[in-house]
Amino acid sequence: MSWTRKILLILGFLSTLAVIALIAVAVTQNKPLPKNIKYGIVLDAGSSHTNLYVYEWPAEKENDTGVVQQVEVCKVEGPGISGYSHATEEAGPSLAQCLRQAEEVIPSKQHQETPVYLGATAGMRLLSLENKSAADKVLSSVEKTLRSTPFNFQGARIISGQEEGAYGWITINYLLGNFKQSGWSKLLHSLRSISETSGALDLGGASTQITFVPNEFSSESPENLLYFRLYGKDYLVYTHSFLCYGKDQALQQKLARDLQTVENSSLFDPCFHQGYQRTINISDLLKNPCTSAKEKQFPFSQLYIQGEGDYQKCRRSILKLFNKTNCPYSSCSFNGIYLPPLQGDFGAFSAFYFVMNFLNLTGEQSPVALDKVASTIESFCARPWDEVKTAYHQIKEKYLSEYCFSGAYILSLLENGYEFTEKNWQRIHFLGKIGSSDAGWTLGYMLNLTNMIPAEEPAVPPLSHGSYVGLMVLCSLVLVSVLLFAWLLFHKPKCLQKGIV
Ligand SMILES: O=P(O)(O)OP(=O)(O)OP(=O)(O)OC[C@H]1O[C@@H](n2cnc3c(O)ncnc32)[C@H](O)[C@@H]1O
Ligand SMILES: [Ca+2]
Repeated sequence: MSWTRKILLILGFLSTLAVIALIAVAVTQNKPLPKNIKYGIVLDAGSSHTNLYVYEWPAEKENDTGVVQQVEVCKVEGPGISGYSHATEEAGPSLAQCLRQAEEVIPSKQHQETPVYLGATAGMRLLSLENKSAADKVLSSVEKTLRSTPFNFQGARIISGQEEGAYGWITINYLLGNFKQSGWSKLLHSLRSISETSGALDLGGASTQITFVPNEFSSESPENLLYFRLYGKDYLVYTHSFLCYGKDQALQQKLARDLQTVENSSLFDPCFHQGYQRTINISDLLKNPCTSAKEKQFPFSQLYIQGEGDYQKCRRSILKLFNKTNCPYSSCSFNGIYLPPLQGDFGAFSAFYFVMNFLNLTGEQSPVALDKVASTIESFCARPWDEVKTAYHQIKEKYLSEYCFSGAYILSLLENGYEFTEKNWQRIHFLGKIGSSDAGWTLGYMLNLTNMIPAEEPAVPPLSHGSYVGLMVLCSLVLVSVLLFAWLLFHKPKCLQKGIV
């Protein structure tokens, strides 16, 4: 064997050893660290009910986008906390069962470090306008209960309509991954210029929010503008919350208006199905701040409502809730509230989703045109109550009886209130969940309060663990092939020599 051959053989052997060592190092030394899971709890004390959410995320990825996930939701039995105004000390204990459920989901050694927040929305805003001391007592009661849990209590407060809108917008854009793209997806997104955010439409029982990034900046109504710097990008966001325009309060407003026109205690209501009847207490109807401006003196104490099932008439009566006459800005939604031109896609959640989902109008399979949406709601409203009740006997009567009104109200709010048209209707996406997390303000609230969304883009390793191992294996394979080729070239095995000759 010549010296060159011997040297080549030794070199080949050493290179093979190096390749094996490289792969071994790539696989063993660069393993991702074992997962350290953190948890957080947020209670959404809405006007109609309270929901408890448990979120989890890997501790070492805290500042990435889209890593926090909802792992549990618990619906608190009974009314929302604002419904305890006459028994304020019972508000806190009503949450106990869901808090126990959270104790089971979260490993006990992590209870102490798990933050728990409670945010109350429009129901408590209204109660605090109507009876401030009752609202304070309700909040003290829930605070007492939350402090008695093993979790780390971080506060129970009424959040503003602006916060509700903004945190809903943060939640959906965080979950959709619109804030921060890394690596390949960043390149793809910039090529397709789709780094835009999605607007957020939330419809609760007592208030509704619209939030989006307008096309151009206008300082007409500064109270509707919020500034955020997230992951190194600036966002100027428009938001408005309409108190009393959640779907329950909108119905109360409509009934209080209709009451002004009745001659006796009977009211024919086009927004309920034919054959449906409901009796309401007039003093209850008129005592809340959304209806209290109305005339209060009536010679009867109860109102007997009878459904008519007439969609067109229902739309006309809902239209009266939106005052479009007076706008002190370049453009308005209603009631003299500034609204810049609508821009981009919108995620519509909570009751927007519940109602459209019931009516099979979320367009998950194929987008539903606006006129088709209207005709579907029209035919649903026209169905007699007996038939509807039999067809959907598994659905709570309170919800079922109001899908006709709610469908008509949603279209009025979007079409007449915000002026969505046939053209941009398709840009509204009705969504209940994104991945495993519910769309709503709670996740954005927790991300903000735990400082999980940094203002500047955090430094990230250029390659993920998977790509790193992949590249190492690829390089090693190339090296092996080159060596094999070189060996074949120099060694010239007999079989090849024959073939060549
Ligand atoms: O935001 P606020 O105004 O405080 O109210 P909320 O938080 O309690 O409001 P939700 O989004 O939970 O619910 C909105 C409305 O939808 C109703 N709702 C909830 N689940 C529903 C379902 O499955 N079908 C129909 N309606 C539903 C609920 O009673 C409310 O009237
Ligand atoms: Ca809500």
